[in-house]
Amino acid sequence: MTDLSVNLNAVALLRNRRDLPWPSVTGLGRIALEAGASGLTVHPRPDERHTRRSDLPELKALIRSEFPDREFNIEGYPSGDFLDLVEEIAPHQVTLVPDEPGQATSDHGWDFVAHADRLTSIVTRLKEAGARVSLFSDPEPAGIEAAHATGTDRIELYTGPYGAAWDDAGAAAREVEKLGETADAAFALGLGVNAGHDLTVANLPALVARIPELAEVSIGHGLTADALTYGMAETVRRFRRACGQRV
Ligand SMILES: CC(=O)[C@@H](O)[C@H](O)COP(=O)(O)O
Ligand SMILES: NCC(=O)COP(=O)(O)O
Repeated sequence: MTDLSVNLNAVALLRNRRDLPWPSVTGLGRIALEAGASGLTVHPRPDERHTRRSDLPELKALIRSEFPDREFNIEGYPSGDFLDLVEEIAPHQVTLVPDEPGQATSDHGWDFVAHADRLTSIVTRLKEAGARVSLFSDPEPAGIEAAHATGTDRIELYTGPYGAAWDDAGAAAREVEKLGETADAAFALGLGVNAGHDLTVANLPALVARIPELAEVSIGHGLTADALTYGMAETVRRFRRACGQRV
């Protein structure tokens, strides 16, 4: 079964339009967990335009006190500040993403060969601190052996090109096959596989059908957009069904 982790970045972006505490990032996280999300994801960026550093202890406390069987996943570029932050918060999973500080959103995975030494030492540090580590990965099977060599537990497949191809059935089928072949290469080496970026209720079923052992999807933009129409709780249930969960 594929778990659904709800990314709260888009909720935080809406909140940050005003100097007001709503929509509440923690409050909507609670609704998502009550509706059966397996966890919460945040991607704090250096400019704090989405989730802020100050959101993280609250979200950690929410999960620890009210939903101890769910997971907190923190994503981001492994700067010194980011690594200090995740060591302080101690989430269940840390997903390392090769974003430049000013980047609008994530748009590629790691070059595992070029960053082999640095990633290996960071993965070691985070695993020693008790986190599961996942590395953001392009849908490219050739890179997976180098990803595995870093000692990472999982990869997260970058599904942006698949999301972008969705309106063209042939292109979407090609993209899902590339994702599937990359996942197969990861499974063959014993890695777990997550996925995320531009996933929707429409495009999830074909992804999960091609990769039935997909451990987790983290979804923010499309899920938050749907929550404006259906409400957060009903939206989480819709996405869980699209993941193949019985709801
Ligand atoms: C790694 C990844 O794909 C997500 O964390 C994504 O970066 C979230 O996007 P936003 O921060 O733009 O909502
Ligand atoms: N890791 C991907 C993620 O958390 C959410 O990406 P998106 O659904 O906001 O594109």
